Amino acid sequence: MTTTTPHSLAIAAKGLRKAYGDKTVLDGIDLAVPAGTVFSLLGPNGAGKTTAVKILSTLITADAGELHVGGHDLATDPQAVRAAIGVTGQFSAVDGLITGEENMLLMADLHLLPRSEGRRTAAELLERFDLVDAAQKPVSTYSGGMKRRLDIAMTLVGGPRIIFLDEPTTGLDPRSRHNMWGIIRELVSGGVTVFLTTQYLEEADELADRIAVLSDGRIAAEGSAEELKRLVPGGHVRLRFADPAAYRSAAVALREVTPLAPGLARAGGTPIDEALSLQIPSDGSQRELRSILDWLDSAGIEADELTVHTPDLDDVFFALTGTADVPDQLRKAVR
Ligand SMILES: Nc1ncnc2c1ncn2[C@@H]1O[C@H](COP(=O)(O)OP(=O)(O)OP(=O)(O)O)[C@@H](O)[C@H]1O
Repeated sequence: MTTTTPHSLAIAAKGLRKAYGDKTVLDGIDLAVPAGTVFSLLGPNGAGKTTAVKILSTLITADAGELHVGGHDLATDPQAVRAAIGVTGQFSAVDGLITGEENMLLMADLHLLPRSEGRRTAAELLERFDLVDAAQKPVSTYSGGMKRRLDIAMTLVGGPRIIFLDEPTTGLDPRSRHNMWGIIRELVSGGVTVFLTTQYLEEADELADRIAVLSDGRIAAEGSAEELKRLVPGGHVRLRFADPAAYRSAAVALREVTPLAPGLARAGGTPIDEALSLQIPSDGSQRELRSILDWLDSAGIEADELTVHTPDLDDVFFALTGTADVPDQLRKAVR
């Protein structure tokens, strides 16, 4: 295992705190984002996601916390942080009155790129984001998806290694959303670190290496999508049989299951007659699957189809940000 220090992480926060008046928005949260990964902050409306992005991207200051971005201390070296990052917020920096290309060139000027380099960078990015045909048109004529693409293209003009994307696909249709995911994946494969906030759990599931769920100013749970899904009940293995007789004998065997198969004995099984299917509660872990398979072998059961169902991130989100009961030790287990 490698040791990570605030300097070897792309983003590191310890005890990040922010209050507006007597409302505590971030109550001392810790974040650790390794370089070249996608980290997603999830949370319901008003949870403090945008506040976290604004603090980490130097737009507003924290009340407390040790914060490092790109190895630079936010408190003492915000200029260096600004030079290392790109931010696309919910309120786009795109100017609708001028063309896409003019927006890009304006950005190149802001980054003090020499004129020829600015033109080359703008042309490359317009091409990469499939905006060449629209480059000479005023941005006010662009679709929502085109504006988002331009917004990200503008963010990349300065070649940032760390990008904050605050709800980058809100309001986009499914195709544009998938295109945006492709763009984000491409950035990460080039070594860029992405800090992503989203309300779309599917988006975090698709993109993020690690996900933190923000609730009541604290990180309610953090882990990979798979780890988070294991926090909530609902996972199961489903066995489907083509032959009713095989199904019936498996159902009987399941009811008579012995302590030799502890996973099964603990969980029990539920026959679902209509579909000739049996459902065995399981967290989907390798250990439990092995115990289920061992038991099937020893009981001489051969299903025609075996599928593993894990809860989706929606289940996790509702469990962690609502009233559903998630044991504390499980929360800690994935931290
Ligand atoms: N400048 C401000 N002054 C006072 N309160 C603020 C300010 N900015 C944000 N807040 C409050 O802080 C809380 C967190 O807001 P924030 O925008 O960070 O949430 P969010 O998780 O990004 O929400 P959403 O998903 O709706 O974008 C909200 O209750 C909001 O009203």
